[in-house]
Amino acid sequence: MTDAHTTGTHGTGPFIAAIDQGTTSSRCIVFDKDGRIVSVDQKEHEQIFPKPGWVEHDATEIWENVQEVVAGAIVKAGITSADVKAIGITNQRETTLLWDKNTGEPVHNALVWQDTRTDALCKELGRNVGQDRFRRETGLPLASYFAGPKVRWLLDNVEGLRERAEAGDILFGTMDSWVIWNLTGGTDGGVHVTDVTNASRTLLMNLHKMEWDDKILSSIGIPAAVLPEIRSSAEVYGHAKGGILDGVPVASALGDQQAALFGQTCFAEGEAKSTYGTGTFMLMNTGGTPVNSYNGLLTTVGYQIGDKPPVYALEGSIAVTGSLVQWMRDQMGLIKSAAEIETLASSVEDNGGAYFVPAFSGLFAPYWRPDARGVITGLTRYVTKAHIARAVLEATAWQTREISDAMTKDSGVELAALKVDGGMTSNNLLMQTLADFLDAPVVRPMVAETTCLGAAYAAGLAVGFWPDTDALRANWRRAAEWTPRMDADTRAREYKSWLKAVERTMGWVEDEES
Ligand SMILES: Nc1ncnc2c1ncn2[C@@H]1O[C@H](COP(=O)(O)OP(=O)(O)O)[C@@H](O)[C@H]1O
Ligand SMILES: O=P(O)(O)OC[C@H](O)CO
Repeated sequence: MTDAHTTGTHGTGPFIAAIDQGTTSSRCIVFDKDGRIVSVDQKEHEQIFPKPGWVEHDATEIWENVQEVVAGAIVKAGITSADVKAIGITNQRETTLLWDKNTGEPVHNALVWQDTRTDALCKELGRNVGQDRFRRETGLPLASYFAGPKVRWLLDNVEGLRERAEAGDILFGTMDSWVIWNLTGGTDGGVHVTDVTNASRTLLMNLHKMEWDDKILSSIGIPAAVLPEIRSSAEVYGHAKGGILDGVPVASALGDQQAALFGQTCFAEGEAKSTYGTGTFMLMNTGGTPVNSYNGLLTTVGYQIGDKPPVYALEGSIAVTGSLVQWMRDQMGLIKSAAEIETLASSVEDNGGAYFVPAFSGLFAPYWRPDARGVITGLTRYVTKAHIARAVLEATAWQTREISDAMTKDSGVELAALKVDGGMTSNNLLMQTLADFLDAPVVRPMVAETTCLGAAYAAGLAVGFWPDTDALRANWRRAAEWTPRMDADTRAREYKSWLKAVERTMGWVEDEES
């Protein structure tokens, strides 16, 4: 299915093209010098669910879609490769692929970040030492979310793969590596690289040295021969070989959430953004030193521009937000479109006493509890579907509040304002609720496609299209702002009830089931 639109041509170029290889779709956006969208093309790919908790993507389909959307965006813009100064890459993070470097064929479907098949392996790796075994080096807890354990699972479960990997015939990559390798020629000299932001999500990179960690590699059981070279987020990795952008420099790579941080121009310490899509990811720039989290957040790389020092971030990842709205639409049939949830929820004054904690695949930040499952609590005969709709929206806002609290505890920085983006930010009630629960202003920029914009900015910096980050800041314009209206007593009372509801989710899955 192609779901694409053009938003009108700006200026005469030159331009930067950004590829966003996301969880549900791949898209390509062409930007002009003011950071405005010139053209967009987008295509969804299949979500493969072989067993409960398993989620896979066909990487060959994804690469075909990427080529199609790049061509689509360039044709819609009415330009040629000569008008494109650089290509930037951003991608769904953690999703793990192994492929044969001689044939270019994936050895298995990609294991998607949401896939929980490595829960037992992670538990085993943490036995006696705890789930924070590699946190000091990597900034991450041992969890099925991250790439390293997924690589191990593939090496253990695909017949003969470990021997081929040890012999140097197999390449590992997250989707950035897969796209860049193919874009730069594949079996005909493709470059095998990843950037520091994507590498920081593998559980395999030492966050302080920006190098693969030999000790962790041997603890998890991954041969170094499969690994890509770790590079900065903004530099020329190679040039496109073949295709509509033949010869154009491939000049940036950032995980999609870090790209959104960059696109929102959160370049100063303490600046934060939250992206509301299928899941929600809040990142705060913490400057040049990694801040350890003692409150369930991830320490991650925000970005690194060329040979400048890396900039770190704290991240709170929420697995289920927009996907809960989809669930209300597709599984429950309570609404016909995602947008309808706002109308339904606005038809009542409050949640009627109901709280919905969507721990559908356990809880991510700040709990990291694979044994949690979803609950709706506080039910009485008074509660209607409109109250549930309200509780659905409140769930996203409360989860953000919990992460914001954890960020303040870990960083010592009080959130001055939250920059938001993503599909759910078109919901005004949700945005107002968010401002109310956070007790801080919530602001949305003119260009809501911050993920692609961030990748374009990084690529543009690498080739001198933009001189520096100050030039990028000048492009950021506010489109909407919501200020808190809730009184402190109500906020405190409601927050307490929410936290009580969260407690009810824990320990639902018994050990043997997980
Ligand atoms: N008006 C709305 N209110 C609430 N949720 C919405 C609304 N519009 C879209 N969504 C949700 O936002 C998500 C899509 O946002 P998007 O940023 O495109 O996500 P992703 O990049 O993760 O695919 C979907 O999960 C959808 O349910
Ligand atoms: O592709 P998205 O927008 O769902 O983002 C996925 C995240 O990168 C997962 O960590």
